[in-house]
Amino acid sequence: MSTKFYDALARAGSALIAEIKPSSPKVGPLLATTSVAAVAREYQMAGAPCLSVTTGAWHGGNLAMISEMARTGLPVLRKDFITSKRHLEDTRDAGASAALLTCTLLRKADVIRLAQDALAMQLTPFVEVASAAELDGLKLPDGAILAINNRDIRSKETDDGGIETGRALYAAARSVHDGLLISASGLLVPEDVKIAKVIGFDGYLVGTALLSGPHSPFETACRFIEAANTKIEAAE
Ligand SMILES: O=P(O)(O)OC[C@@H](O)[C@@H](O)c1c[nH]c2ccccc12
Repeated sequence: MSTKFYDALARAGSALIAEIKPSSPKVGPLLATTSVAAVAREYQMAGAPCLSVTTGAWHGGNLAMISEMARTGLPVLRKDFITSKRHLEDTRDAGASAALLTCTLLRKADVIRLAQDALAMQLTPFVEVASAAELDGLKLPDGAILAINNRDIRSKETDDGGIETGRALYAAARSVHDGLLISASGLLVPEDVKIAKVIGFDGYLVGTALLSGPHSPFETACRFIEAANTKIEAAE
């Protein structure tokens, strides 16, 4: 099953999903001196093939941000606690190309049913797991993206991030899923993306780190994309 978000990511040499998160529970407001539309354009100029946005209230987000970002022409992932077909319809109507389904929140049977519903609406299901138990027996439909979340969303992003969950669950994730496999969340520096690439991930989702720190979102995204493009033969 072919969908816009999946295809853009599969085609990209530098598979960075650049996220806008208006506010981080750990760092605080992240868009104080800029706007959603301006940051989306910066990510696009840096060469990101896909965008993501957290639309939940605890990230200071809202649904209207999706269409502001979709105006770039890039496919947009909606990150929120989506638990029903109605939420998927709202996601599609807001202009998104992909929808987050969080295994930490949903039963496996519901994840699979919602992933199929999403595909029927031309939305890419972006299914996130954070533990071996969530992966066990998870058989996603063709066209779904599987992401390993490096953060525990139950601790509301107050952890320090890192790539350890991705490293620990990589082999198990590959054994249950034939499609794209993404390392999501907690990637703090371009070096983390290089490590994720060496582990074998097909793509990387970065939010907070692109919007915090000393450089513009454009410059920071360029650095992460350069890391995503690094040839890794020598490291293997
Ligand atoms: O800012 P980070 O560490 O790069 O992480 C982004 C993102 O994955 C995170 O915000 C997230 C992961 N799962 C979610 C579920 C809902 C909302 C947001 C999320």
